[in-house]
Amino acid sequence: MTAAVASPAAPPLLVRGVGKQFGATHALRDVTFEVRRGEVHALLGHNGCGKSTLVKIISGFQAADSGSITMGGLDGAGARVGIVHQDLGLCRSATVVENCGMGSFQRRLGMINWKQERRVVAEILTSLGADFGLDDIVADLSPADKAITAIARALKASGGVEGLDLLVLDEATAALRGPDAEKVLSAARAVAAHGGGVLLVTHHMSEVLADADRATVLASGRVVDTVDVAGVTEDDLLRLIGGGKVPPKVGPSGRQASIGDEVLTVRSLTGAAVHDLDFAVRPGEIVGLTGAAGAGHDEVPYLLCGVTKRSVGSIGVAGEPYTGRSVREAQQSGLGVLPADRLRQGIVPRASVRENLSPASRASHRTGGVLRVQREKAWARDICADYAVMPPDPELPMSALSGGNQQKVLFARVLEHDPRVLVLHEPTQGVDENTRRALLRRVRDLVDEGLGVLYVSSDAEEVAECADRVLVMRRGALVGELPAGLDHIDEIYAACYAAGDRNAAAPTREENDR
Ligand SMILES: Nc1ncnc2c1ncn2[C@@H]1O[C@H](COP(=O)(O)OP(=O)(O)OP(=O)(O)O)[C@@H](O)[C@H]1O
Repeated sequence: MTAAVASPAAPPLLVRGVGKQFGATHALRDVTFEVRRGEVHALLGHNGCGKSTLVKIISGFQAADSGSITMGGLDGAGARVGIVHQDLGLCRSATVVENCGMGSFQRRLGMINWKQERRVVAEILTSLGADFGLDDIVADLSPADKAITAIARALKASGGVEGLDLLVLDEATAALRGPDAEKVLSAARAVAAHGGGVLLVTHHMSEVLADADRATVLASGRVVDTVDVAGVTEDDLLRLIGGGKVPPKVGPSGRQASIGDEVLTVRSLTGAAVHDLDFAVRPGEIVGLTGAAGAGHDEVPYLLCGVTKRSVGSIGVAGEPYTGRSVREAQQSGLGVLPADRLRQGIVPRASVRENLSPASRASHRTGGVLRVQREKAWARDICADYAVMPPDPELPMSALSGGNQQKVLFARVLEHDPRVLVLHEPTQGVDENTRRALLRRVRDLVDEGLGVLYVSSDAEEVAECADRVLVMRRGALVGELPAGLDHIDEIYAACYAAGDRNAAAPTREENDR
């Protein structure tokens, strides 16, 4: 029997009448659209509109209840499809060529034919415009180069540059902005230029406007429209996604925070990746903390809430000493933390949305030590409605919510417990643009009432957009404080990436000691 072969005349992806239901939730209803050869096609929509469900059906991880999907004219078996998810799935300690070969090594007499492997991977990397080497260790690559390695692996698995019918980038650029995202998307364009199709799942409208040819917008599981990107603006897309409503952007307040009464005071803070950090947050301001990958800013939230032990330094919360030894102490002191790693540190997937919302609030739902479940249920229903959590049923397990809706629950949990100071760590990951603006509006309103916020993110643009002042880290140290606002983004990038300091990574302990 000969294996089925994709037809160059058939579209890389044809989705016809696809439906999928989970219990009472219609994740997809009669979804129909196609990705053409040579195009980058964006798949857009609000959180919970069904994008991930569709990607899972394309990848064969889930089955559709109705309808059909063909790729290059084939219904799954034999289709040449590469899917790059947000977590990339790379082996960090292996080299680029080793990663690209995993699952598709060419063998001769039972041995991996490294000469052939190197030739094929080098050709693929050249076609993608990559400027890193076959023998580079993946852990040492920039985030953009890691994503390009994952694309190269998908091409390699389907037989080379010309081999892939469909490349799906499933929020693979979620953690990238600016030049990093551009680099990955230009690699994706190269795949389209070789005759494949690219399905780009993203919440970043700038990427769609710069790199997509057409876009299909889903809302509540249905296709709202498929549009030519050349004929639309960002607001047009956001209106389609949000059903007509586009919340305004939230920018820096432009006013001076009250001086003196610091809500967070950090002195000589030193951990594994940072050293001698001194900074303060005052009531009524959002302080941004950013840096390039590996600069050390990522460790700061963990040091502040006690997940990572600090070796030196002191922390004060609202003028009181704070040991930072445990998450419980952070909560009791009024230090609210929204963690970056939603799955490992943020949520309990099997617990209900209500239980995920409640840990710190249970005291207020007790009378004489007894939990008043009905009171807590009513409270959780109100919160779900207020934060537009979909589906708005607090008794569902957290795992039944889409990623962006889980993030709304985390926001609600931390904002609804009256923190005195808030540490937000990559807080808008995975949320759609309209929701992002609505959540940042809430934060800004609380800041206007006197909350102090430390906003930690590798996304320098987002930090510049919503903070009042920006602290930049490089190689484990604070290297500057800059004014906020997108007008200052070039200065902020320049501080993040000093000349000749490619990844601005934190120094080793030996370098620290020198
Ligand atoms: N395994 C599941 N069990 C129950 N409901 C589910 C399951 N998977 C998805 N859903 C529901 O299906 C709908 C679509 O979810 P999906 O994850 O596809 O959305 P999405 O568009 O990818 O959202 P996001 O942008 O937040 O990632 C949501 O209402 C979600 O709650």
